[in-house]
Amino acid sequence: MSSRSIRITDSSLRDGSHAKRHQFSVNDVRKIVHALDQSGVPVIEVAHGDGLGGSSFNYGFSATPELDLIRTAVETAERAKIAFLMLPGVGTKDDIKAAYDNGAAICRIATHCTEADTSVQHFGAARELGLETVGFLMMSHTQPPEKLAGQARTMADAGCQCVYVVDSAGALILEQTSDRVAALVAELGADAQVGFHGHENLGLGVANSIAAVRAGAAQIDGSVRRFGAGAGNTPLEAFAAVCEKLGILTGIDVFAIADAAEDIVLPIMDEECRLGRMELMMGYAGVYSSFLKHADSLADRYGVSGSEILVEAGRRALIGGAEDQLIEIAVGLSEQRSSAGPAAMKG
Ligand SMILES: C[C@H](O)CC(=O)C(=O)O
Ligand SMILES: [Mn+2]
Repeated sequence: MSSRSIRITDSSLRDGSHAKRHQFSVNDVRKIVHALDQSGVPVIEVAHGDGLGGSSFNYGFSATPELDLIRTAVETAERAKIAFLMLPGVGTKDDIKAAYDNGAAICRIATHCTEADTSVQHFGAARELGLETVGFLMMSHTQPPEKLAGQARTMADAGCQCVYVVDSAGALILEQTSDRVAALVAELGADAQVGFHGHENLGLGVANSIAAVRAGAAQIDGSVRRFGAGAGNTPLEAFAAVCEKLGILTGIDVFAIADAAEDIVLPIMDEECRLGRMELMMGYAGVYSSFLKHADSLADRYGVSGSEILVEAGRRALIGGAEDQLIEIAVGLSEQRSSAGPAAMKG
């Protein structure tokens, strides 16, 4: 039996921001951080779902400024490090400095998985401040292992200390995960660690994360109660339990995290992250999980099918940042529906 040790990051207060439509309060952060910290979660990510600077018309406005959320998390955690996410162009180097000034310890920089070069100056700025760095290669299912490895090399050379294979669409299936992680491990060697961030759209978050660990990943993301975009992230409490049974050391107390999931996090969620028709379509068609709530709102506004919006987003291979194109798709579907006559129904 393996006795490897891995580091877990909980993303519920960042990826869960999508599911909560960016409406976290300072009190929500205080309660969740306290419960996770007491459960032994070593890293807690806090930010707008789309990272620093994400509060906007395109992505959705935050109820609370993200720096207030980060500062509250830092003040609440006794042991856990607080991480934040930023997407170059959505946030800037000034945002990194502001998060650092508010006590954050880990800077996670996310790019589409073919655009790692846009992160170079941000990794440099973060390392100069003394922040630990993590890189996110989003929508990793769209590129083969060797292409991803090349992008990971760009991030590592820029100062990134752990590059993540990010299954933004929850579309990767077992060997597709391990092949990608293994390619990054082979490319990076001792230069940087490799991580994996999963989504549940095909119900494979825990299985993919175990495949990633077996392929050499040293850092794994999850969200307590799956609190994340789309069908949610890898459920942290289940993943911690599976790791314990497999002899993979996480430092997390399974009973404490199970209580945190049920008693603290669930009441803060607007609704459970479920694996329904729309979420399944995202994994099946390879659609960015963060599009879910946008497609939901547009389906209501234009009286069209949310699943059809998402399938068309997949056909167009839309990437994060293209949220505005979902509006165009919804308008197009609505026009088709009007010309088809009253029998065409929303699905
Ligand atoms: C900005 C995205 O929500 C980052 C992420 O969690 C993903 O791509 O998955
Ligand atoms: Mn995610």
